[in-house]
Amino acid sequence: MTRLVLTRHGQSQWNLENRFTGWHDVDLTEEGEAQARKGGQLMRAAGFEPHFAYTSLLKRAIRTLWLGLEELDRVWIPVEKDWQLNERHYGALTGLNKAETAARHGEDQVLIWRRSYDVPPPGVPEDSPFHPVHDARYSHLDPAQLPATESLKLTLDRVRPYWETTIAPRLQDGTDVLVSAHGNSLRALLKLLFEVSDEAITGFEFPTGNPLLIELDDLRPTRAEYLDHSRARDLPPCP
Ligand SMILES: O=C(O)[C@@H](CO)OP(=O)(O)O
Repeated sequence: MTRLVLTRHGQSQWNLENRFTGWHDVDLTEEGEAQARKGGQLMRAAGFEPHFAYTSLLKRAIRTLWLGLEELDRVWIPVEKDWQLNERHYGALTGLNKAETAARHGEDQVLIWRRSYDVPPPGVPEDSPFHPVHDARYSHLDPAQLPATESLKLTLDRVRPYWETTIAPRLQDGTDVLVSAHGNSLRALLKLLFEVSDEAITGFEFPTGNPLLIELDDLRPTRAEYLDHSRARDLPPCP
């Protein structure tokens, strides 16, 4: 049996302000830092001892990982950061307030942009500061790879190869792994691991800073549990 923890970053400043965030590199709030530390304490209480960690290139996930590893007293483990674990890119909605956008475009349209499986929001123009082509952290990538917007499906299209080539082989070696990422990149991993349908997957929400501990038998989930029971959400059945 190997153990995998998926943790969404703690509350961010734009979670608090109810703004579409995506690839914007916003930091944790004090509440988000407290959630991340508590997540680390809960992992420790569960006896989780990861030997490898993965995160995105965004500081809310990176700092959530650091705070969790501090509580686990395992800041020494190797950490790999990759853009493929980033939040889904929110395109032209990035930075807008979610309630104001619903008032302007209608609740139904905003629900489609937020929770449809394969309808991306309008793209961000290339001259916008929110286009990743202007961001040094992506300068090693072919600009053609950089999204101007993403649906959950497009997010899964870049999460899947990272899972298959990088994270899954580590678990198959018997290594316990911690992944600190984002609502939609983790939804993509949940879909892959639990074989959730396109229709059902958008109904699952990761609470901020609440580690999801998954026990695996040869990559097949046999048990899953949010460690902060008071903020747990529904999970798909084990396949
Ligand atoms: O704004 C975002 O980037 C995400 C996660 O906070 O929002 P949503 O809940 O719409 O997927």
